[in-house]
Amino acid sequence: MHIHNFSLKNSILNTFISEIRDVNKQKDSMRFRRNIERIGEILGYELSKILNYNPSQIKTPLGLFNYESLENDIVLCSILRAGVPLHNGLLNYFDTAENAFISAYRHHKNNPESFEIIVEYLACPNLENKTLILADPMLATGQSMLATFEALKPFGTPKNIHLVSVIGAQQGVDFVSKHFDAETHLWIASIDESLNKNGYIIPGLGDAGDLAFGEKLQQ
Ligand SMILES: O=P(O)(O)OC[C@H]1O[C@H](OP(=O)(O)OP(=O)(O)O)[C@H](O)[C@@H]1O
Ligand SMILES: O=c1cc[nH]c(=O)[nH]1
Ligand SMILES: [Mg+2]
Repeated sequence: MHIHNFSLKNSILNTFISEIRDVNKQKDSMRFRRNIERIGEILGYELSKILNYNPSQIKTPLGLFNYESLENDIVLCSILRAGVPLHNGLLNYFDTAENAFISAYRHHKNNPESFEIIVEYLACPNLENKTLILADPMLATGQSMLATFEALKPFGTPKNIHLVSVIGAQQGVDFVSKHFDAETHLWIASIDESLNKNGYIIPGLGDAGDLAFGEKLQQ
């Protein structure tokens, strides 16, 4: 897997990451969502540098201009709920992308230390020969990313796969590296040391879905 970890270089991206981690600043849910969206915009811009482009020509009022235009083959897929603001950020730049949504959530039965991934909702276009961008802000164990990819298989075989995440645990990064094709790219804003016994990233930021959209009752 090609891993692009942007926290290794100083940039404004790290300011947005620090704000979503900050126990006080993250309480402003509008700012939290907007920061995740801004991170999606930046990661989208970075990954756009290695996408496919074709020679094109446009007419200006005064002449012709030759340029390379982005191939129109992108499918953005995000994992509900926390993936929504990241999806919006990517979609802000990939204007004509097709879109897929999947609900893959960690269901804790009676024990907070164990969970299974439940996939209940899936809406997806044809993926055959497309560029698939799979987005989820938190890459903890990596199981949601893999469960999503498995659920998407009946929709066709993408020609390229890009995983986009905001904060990952090293364990989750190792897990997706092992289970996805070696040519897959991972675009990630920060990689943290560990997971706690409940599968939360340490130091991480807490529960991204709750911070973006409010606490949910456990079913
Ligand atoms: O790498 P994993 O161990 O699979 O964990 C990461 C998943 O956990 C979070 O979703 P959550 O189940 O909290 O759902 P939510 O978005 O509705 O809060 C997060 O958005 C990822 O989808
Ligand atoms: O740390 C974590 C792990 C999974 N999901 C989150 O929202 N946060
Ligand atoms: Mg959550």
